[in-house]
Amino acid sequence: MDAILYGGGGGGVISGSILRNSTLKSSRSCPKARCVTSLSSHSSDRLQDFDKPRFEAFSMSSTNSTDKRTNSLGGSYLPSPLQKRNSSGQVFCSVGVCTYADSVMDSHSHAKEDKVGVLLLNLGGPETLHDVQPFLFNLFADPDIIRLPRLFQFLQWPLAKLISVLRAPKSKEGYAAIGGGSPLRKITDEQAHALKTALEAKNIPVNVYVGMRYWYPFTEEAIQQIKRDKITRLVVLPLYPQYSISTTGSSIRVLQSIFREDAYLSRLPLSIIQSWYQRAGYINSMADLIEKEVNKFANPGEVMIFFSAHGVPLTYVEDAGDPYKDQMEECIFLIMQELKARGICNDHTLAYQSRVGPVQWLKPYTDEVLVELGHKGVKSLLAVPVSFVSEHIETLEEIDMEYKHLALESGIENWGRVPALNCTSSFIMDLADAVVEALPSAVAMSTTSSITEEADYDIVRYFVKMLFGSILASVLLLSPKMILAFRSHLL
Ligand SMILES: C=CC1=C(C)c2cc3[nH]c(cc4nc(cc5[nH]c(cc1n2)c(C)c5CCC(=O)O)C(CCC(=O)O)=C4C)c(C)c3C=C
Ligand SMILES: [Fe+2]
Repeated sequence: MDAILYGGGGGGVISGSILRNSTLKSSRSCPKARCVTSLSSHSSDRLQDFDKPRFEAFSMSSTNSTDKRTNSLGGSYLPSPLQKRNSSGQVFCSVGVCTYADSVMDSHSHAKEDKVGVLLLNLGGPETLHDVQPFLFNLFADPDIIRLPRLFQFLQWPLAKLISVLRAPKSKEGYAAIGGGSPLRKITDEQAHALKTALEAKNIPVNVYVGMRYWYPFTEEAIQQIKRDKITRLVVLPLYPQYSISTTGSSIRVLQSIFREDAYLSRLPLSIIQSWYQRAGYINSMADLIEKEVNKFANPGEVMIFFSAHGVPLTYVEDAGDPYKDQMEECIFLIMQELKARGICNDHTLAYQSRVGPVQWLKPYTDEVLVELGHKGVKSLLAVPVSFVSEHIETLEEIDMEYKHLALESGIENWGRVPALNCTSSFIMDLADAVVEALPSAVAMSTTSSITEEADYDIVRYFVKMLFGSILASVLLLSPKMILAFRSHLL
């Protein structure tokens, strides 16, 4: 049973099938920059608090035989020297603006009155302790978070229910320790407001929307508002600097599923900024924050700069071709290069935090490295959260409380932590520049297959899933052995 969770363990019983169903297929490079696009699966997911089943049926493929690559959404890209290959030979590249092939797109570039929208995508977080379990349900019901082989996908919701119920007490403790809820919505709203102001200062009037993946305001709600506002051009900006299947990939999958089922949205010109960790503005903003915090130590030169990134299960990177680890390492390299250029030549290291469940995650693990460094005699350490641009439970509770305590216990004497970028003005200015750069390449995604046929097929699948899911949920929830097995890994 353990192996089913989070994409399967070393045995790979589950992960092979998972990968066949939902694999990072290819990436596209666009004139301005580079990007990763994306994966998708024949799966459905459900938002417990957005009481509407959603149906998704994408298949994206790539043809590597010519210079111009395509996917089934009609996306195209030209190979770039900056692309990389993973161990399975899949191509991906670092960053950029994703667009779709001219052949199946309607360009609205001649529209008389452009009404520009920017959609910020983020994870979302529970606002009260009461929200924690349903929030966790939505997270674990995401097939990009718990990746089941097609045969077992009917288990997604019962498993999500079970895991969310078992995980909730531990999560609630964490949220209680940071004031009873996640600050993500508030900070993301502030970032949206600051971005709007920055774009208006550049003479680009925009509406900025916030769409969360697992909590309010859900991406679906934001998109409905975009429709009501009759936006004519949209830039999609996930607030994750580095691309992961589990974050940007998941959010874009939802977006695509909504867009392709809607006549207006499928004709709306859009640009998706898939990752932006190597933008000079972002790198400089991170370097500014680090430089400021390093200089607060009594002996700045001896501070170990400790980058701590949110982890992902190892199978995402090794089997599914998630570029997250590569992008993270490149990002850290660029930040350190910038710091060196400023004469800050401190030692640094990267580790991964926040693992959940019994499978292997990206290593080294933050907690283990902290203990090792303490034992090796490191006395001053500056923690730098690097996978997220707002304060959240992992910075405020895990780093500031748990890891700090562990570090001090292990012999580290001087502890510091770099704040998240939040609304740092140089960072917001850079996001505004990214939006401006993305605008000209906005083109519409149009559907190529019959929506009605797919919807009929999906409704049948939905009811079959519900039936089997309910039977299995009852069996699982009534099995004390199963509950014990989960408990030991989640608590
Ligand atoms: C780049 C950022 C993130 C990646 C990659 C990511 C992957 C990932 N996360 C989980 C499980 C959980 N994540 C939780 C909270 C959470 N995750 C991120 C970011 C990334 N997750 C953020 C910013 C937050 C916090 C939101 C907030 O409320 O402040 C949680 C809930 C908290 C907890 O119980 O620890 C879980 C669970 C998985 C399984 C995963 C990759 C597969
Ligand atoms: Fe997470």
